[in-house]
Amino acid sequence: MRSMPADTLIVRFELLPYHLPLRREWRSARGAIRHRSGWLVRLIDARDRTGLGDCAPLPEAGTELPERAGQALRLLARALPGQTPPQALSALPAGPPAARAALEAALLDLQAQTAGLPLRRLLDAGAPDRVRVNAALGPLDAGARARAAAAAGHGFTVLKLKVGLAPVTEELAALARIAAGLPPGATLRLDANGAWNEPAAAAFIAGCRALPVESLEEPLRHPDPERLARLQGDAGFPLALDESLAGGTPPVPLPVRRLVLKPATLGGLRPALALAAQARAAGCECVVTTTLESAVGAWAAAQLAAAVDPASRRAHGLATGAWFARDLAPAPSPAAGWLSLPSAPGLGVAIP
Ligand SMILES: O=C(O)CCC(=O)c1ccccc1C(=O)O
Ligand SMILES: [Mg+2]
Repeated sequence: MRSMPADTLIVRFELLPYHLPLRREWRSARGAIRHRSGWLVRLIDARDRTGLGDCAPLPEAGTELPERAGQALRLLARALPGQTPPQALSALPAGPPAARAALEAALLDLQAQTAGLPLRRLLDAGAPDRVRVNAALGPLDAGARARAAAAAGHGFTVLKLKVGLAPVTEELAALARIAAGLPPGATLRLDANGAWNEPAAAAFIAGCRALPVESLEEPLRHPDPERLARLQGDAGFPLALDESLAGGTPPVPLPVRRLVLKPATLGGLRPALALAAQARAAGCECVVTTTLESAVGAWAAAQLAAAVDPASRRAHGLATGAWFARDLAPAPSPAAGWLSLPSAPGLGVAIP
């Protein structure tokens, strides 16, 4: 039965701080992290339904600082009781991106539950029930070859590795050894997280010619559009913008063939979906991932991924649950490179 508006009023909110250790250090050209901290946002409506959102700021990935996120969460959440989710969503101010994304996700979770729809179908009526994902293999270190071979053996065809952590020639040699151990069809998604100047990036890209590279994220320390466009012209695979999309409007025309969309740096699922539509109109492809978030943030991004690319032509990120020593809820757990999404209304995740 359709709920009356009074049933859907938000009656209270909770901001629950959390601290989750990682199993192993997460290393990239922007530094290393050993844990993720943030707030679980819980909105409760008059029928006792719960909407969940995750706010885990990671400034080096393009979010606000934690102190700023905490302030914004408290301020923005205070305005929600007494409103319905659609009212609150249309009045949600800009605010810092990770805090805004968490509140928006919790509101969308409630709205989708009220509508009786999985969250992805609120975003796109044709969103499918599964998405392709990459294997998140961490840095190109001594163990990377074994991790890549194991992931390929488990059916992942896109293997993501962090590069830009050692000299270009060493990394190219390591990638060639990894590629030699992969089955046909397995590809490498590489992420330099802004490690290089233009000559180093050009040398790396030239050295990738004989390798099965699927894409390369954020090659440049100073990602100005002209340099990126030159590099993209010489690359036989998509270059991608990721953290350099945070906090601004994307360059027009887009200098690369791909965008990596993260709700926490773009201010939420709907801003990310709008950017995806804009990119698609310009002939640019999109993949969705997180800033290494708890299961709550990862499931929200997974719902977005289904809406962004209904045909699931490209693998998304999202499969980072195994990096966490513990989590707030069961994390997305892919099989053979595919992630099945919950059929339950809303976000589809509950906190035990
Ligand atoms: O996309 C994935 O598979 C893992 C997520 C990831 O790489 C990431 C995690 C935290 C911060 C930045 C990034 C990134 O893509 O640059
Ligand atoms: Mg990236």
